[in-house]
Amino acid sequence: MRLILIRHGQTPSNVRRLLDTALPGPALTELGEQQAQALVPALAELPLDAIYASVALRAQQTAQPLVEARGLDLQVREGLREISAGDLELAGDLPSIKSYLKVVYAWLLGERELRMPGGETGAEVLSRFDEVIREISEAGLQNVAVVSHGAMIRAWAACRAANTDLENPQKYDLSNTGMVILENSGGDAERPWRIVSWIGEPIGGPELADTHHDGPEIEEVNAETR
Ligand SMILES: O=C(O)[C@@H](CO)OP(=O)(O)O
Repeated sequence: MRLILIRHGQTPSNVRRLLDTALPGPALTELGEQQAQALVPALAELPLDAIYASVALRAQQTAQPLVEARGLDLQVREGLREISAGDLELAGDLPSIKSYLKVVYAWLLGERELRMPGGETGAEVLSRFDEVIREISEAGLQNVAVVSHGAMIRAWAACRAANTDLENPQKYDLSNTGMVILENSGGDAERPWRIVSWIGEPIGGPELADTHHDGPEIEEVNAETR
């Protein structure tokens, strides 16, 4: 089975670099809509049996052009939503973003019971996403696109793929409409996937990139976090 994880298109909160994780959340910007439209030609060669999106408005809007082009019904699941920022919701200052990422990075290193202040534990986050992936596997689908979120995709892929470098999570950046392709590797029950492609930039092409306005300034934070 092949899993195609796509981060949603740009939102006004990404432009302002805010930790905006509550539901339903913001709509796409004009660039975000272009990024979503661009998924149609960018993925034209890939067969798709189903398209899933998180409950957040931005994820559903991102999936919509692809859903229409493929004549599929959009499958919306709560478990695919972004990692809640909890008490840090709507913060945009560097120390807050650093605190958010520090908790996520601790989960990657095994501290799964650590709780995001006012939010979820790592175990809870992984388990709700796992549940949707299990549903997809059990349905016997072979090629599935899932539109989710920056921190969620980075954390889940890092924890569930066997070929990730958990010591260096900063390597795995994901701009709006960046994409990660994973395949079942069999083997390890904890990390049964293998990343076959990690495209950190918008898959529609470099003209759709706005890397200084695609969310909290992860590069700056990473430099200080590790
Ligand atoms: O930037 C991110 O990683 C998060 C957190 O703010 O959000 P989203 O992917 O939903 O924009």
